[in-house]
Amino acid sequence: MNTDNYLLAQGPFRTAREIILASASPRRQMLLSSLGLDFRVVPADYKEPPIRSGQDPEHYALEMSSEKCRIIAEKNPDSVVLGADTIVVLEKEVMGKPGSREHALEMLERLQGNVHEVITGVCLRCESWQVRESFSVASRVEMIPAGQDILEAYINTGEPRDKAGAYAIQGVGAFLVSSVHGSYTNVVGLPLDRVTQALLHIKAIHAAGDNHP
Ligand SMILES: Cc1cn([C@H]2C[C@H](O)[C@@H](COP(=O)(O)OP(=O)(O)OP(=O)(O)O)O2)c(=O)[nH]c1=O
Repeated sequence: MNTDNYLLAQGPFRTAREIILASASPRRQMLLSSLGLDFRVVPADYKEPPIRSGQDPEHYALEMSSEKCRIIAEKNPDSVVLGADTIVVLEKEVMGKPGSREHALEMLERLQGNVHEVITGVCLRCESWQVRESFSVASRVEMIPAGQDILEAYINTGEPRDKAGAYAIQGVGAFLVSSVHGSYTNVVGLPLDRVTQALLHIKAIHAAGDNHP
């Protein structure tokens, strides 16, 4: 453990209640761990419905994160539950995870040589503390024009399969990204700057721990 992690492990972001990450995403687990937090992973069994016609993408990401959070928070009323949802948005069209190789290629062909937004909706809830915080963060990502052969070779790595927009900025897919404007961790799946602010806010309100239910 390096000095920075040691200092974080002392717990500036810890709350008096257990934290549950309501997500199966290994990226979110890795990002939350980097804050020196102890938490339990309890993914919400929730099949995300497609966006409703006319619904704003940001509202959609917020709604999905709130649903994942609600399902776990209602079963664990004394825990601080964190749910999140990451989507890729190109010209108002939402891209979730690709359903097939062909779908991944279709997404990447549209994203290459263009600028898109990555939006993550985040929800934090503690039922018995009556805490509910929700926010969304948008980052702009610019991709190089890569060409079909290269995109197909990238899809062969298997990486795009479980990623919104069919790429991972933190993995092999980094070569596709020419610039990011805004939070990098937001693109990976959890905007750590805003998440830590929210945890500190919850901690400040409940500074005396369980004496203030
Ligand atoms: C754009 C992008 C997305 N992603 C990932 C983050 C998310 O795990 C995934 C988007 O899917 P989500 O539905 O947000 O999350 P998930 O299904 O992985 O997990 P859960 O619903 O249980 O919380 O895409 C990357 O890892 N890197 C990237 O560059």
